[in-house]
Amino acid sequence: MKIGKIIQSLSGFYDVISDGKIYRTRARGNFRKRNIKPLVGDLIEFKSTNSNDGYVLKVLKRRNQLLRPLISNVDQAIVVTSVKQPDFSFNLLDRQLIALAIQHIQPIIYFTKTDLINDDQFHKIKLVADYYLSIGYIVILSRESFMDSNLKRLKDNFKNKEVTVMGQTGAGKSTLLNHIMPDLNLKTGVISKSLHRGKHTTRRVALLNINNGLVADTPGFSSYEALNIDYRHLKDYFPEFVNNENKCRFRECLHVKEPHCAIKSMVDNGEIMKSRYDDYIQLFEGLKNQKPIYNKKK
Ligand SMILES: Nc1nc2c(ncn2[C@@H]2O[C@H](COP(=O)(O)OP(=O)(O)OP(=O)(O)O)[C@@H](O)[C@H]2O)c(=O)[nH]1
Ligand SMILES: [Zn+2]
Repeated sequence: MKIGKIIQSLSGFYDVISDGKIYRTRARGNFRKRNIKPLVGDLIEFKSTNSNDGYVLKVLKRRNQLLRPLISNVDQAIVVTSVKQPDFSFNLLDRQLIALAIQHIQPIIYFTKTDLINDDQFHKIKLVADYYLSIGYIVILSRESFMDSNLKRLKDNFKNKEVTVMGQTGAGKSTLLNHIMPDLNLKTGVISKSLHRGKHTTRRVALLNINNGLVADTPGFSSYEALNIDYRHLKDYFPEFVNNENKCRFRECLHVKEPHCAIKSMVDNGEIMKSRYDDYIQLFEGLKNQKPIYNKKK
């Protein structure tokens, strides 16, 4: 019996790395019946049948799991955020940050396509970046998307970690990884100018060995709906709310309709970015009205 990590899943096969060697494994019948689908990122127990093949015996307990991208046991996520083509979206960024916080995954916000905007537009994005920085996120923004020092900063950080890139279709995830490690030669897409839509060039999640870390290139998305928490806890995933909620009159203030809410005052006086609060309210209402998701009995 060996222990390894799934780095890729391909039509029923799971490629597993164990002691620097790659095995192609599959899940056997009695394993599948247990209704656990192995994911990229999973640590598994497997039995090797010969030097290259084997079958999955058990998926070890996951530290965390994302739905988008579908991956487990992630230490850090690079949230690839384009400022144009596709346009920057506060809402999409906030949704990803919350999904990561729920799973205890550290985000790095990496802005791309800054070469496609003018100085005025860059200045506006800079203010946005500075805000996220001020509330505690790691943010990488430069006038030139793939500055060597930024690439080095990411690369140095990969060591002994499992890192995933994530972000909108066409945001530049594969392009970023190609810049970090040109040998990868990952396929990148051409954005259709009329639709401003990417072509989904990356179709599946795969972990790549970069600088002694495992880094996942992942398929992009155009919307992000992967929250499944109690609406009363949503506020805990906004660091600037958490840092100021002791100033609210009510200890259990949800910062929605309560009087003397410090968060609402801070939005009014510009200390908290309005888009953050708007996203909070939108997500809050969505979660509150969502029917609880029960696991269907078979
Ligand atoms: N001008 C410019 N183009 C970029 C930049 N980053 C990526 N691109 C282009 O944007 C297109 C999409 O890039 P990809 O790297 O394929 O995007 P992706 O996020 O991997 O896309 P999916 O795999 O579909 O999710 C390609 O044509 C890239 O060359 C950038 O910083 N500036
Ligand atoms: Zn409040």
